[in-house]
Amino acid sequence: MYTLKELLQATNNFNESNKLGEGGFGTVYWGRTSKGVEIAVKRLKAMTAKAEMEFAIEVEILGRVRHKNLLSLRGFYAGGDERLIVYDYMPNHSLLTHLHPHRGTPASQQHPPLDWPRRLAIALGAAQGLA
Ligand SMILES: Nc1ncnc2c1ncn2[C@@H]1O[C@H](COP(=O)(O)OP(=O)(O)OP(=O)(O)O)[C@@H](O)[C@H]1O
Repeated sequence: MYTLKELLQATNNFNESNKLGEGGFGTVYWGRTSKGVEIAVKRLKAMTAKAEMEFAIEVEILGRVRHKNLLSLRGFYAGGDERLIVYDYMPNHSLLTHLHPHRGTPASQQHPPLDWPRRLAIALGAAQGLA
């Protein structure tokens, strides 16, 4: 569990330069806790009923699952209009950037395309995590 103050400090007040990406219902920021742990913090964009539901589902399901092939949830914060989810920081960019290295990917995030045996291993690994 994290306090809002801790997460604001870790992400430098959700600084634009800490932004890792944007998903359907939240913006994800890189941060470092006072203990030196690198984290990714998803901040919900708007407090709609749908976003609140997505938040509850993500916290409930990811909070219960522990598997080496799945992203771990480290904690969350819910207070006022603020909803935050804290994950381990994954340093190697999204899978999408490895599957389609040249499609709309910034030069800083370009990777050599993954070969087919490795794509298959990733798909099987993800399926094992979800099963
Ligand atoms: N734990 C993490 N470590 C590093 N980067 C992350 C992490 N989580 C998310 N990101 C970055 O933030 C982006 C948005 O993540 P998010 O989970 O919000 O969206 P999504 O899963 O792509 O979309 P949706 O929310 O619509 O399912 C990702 O594509 C990735 O680049």
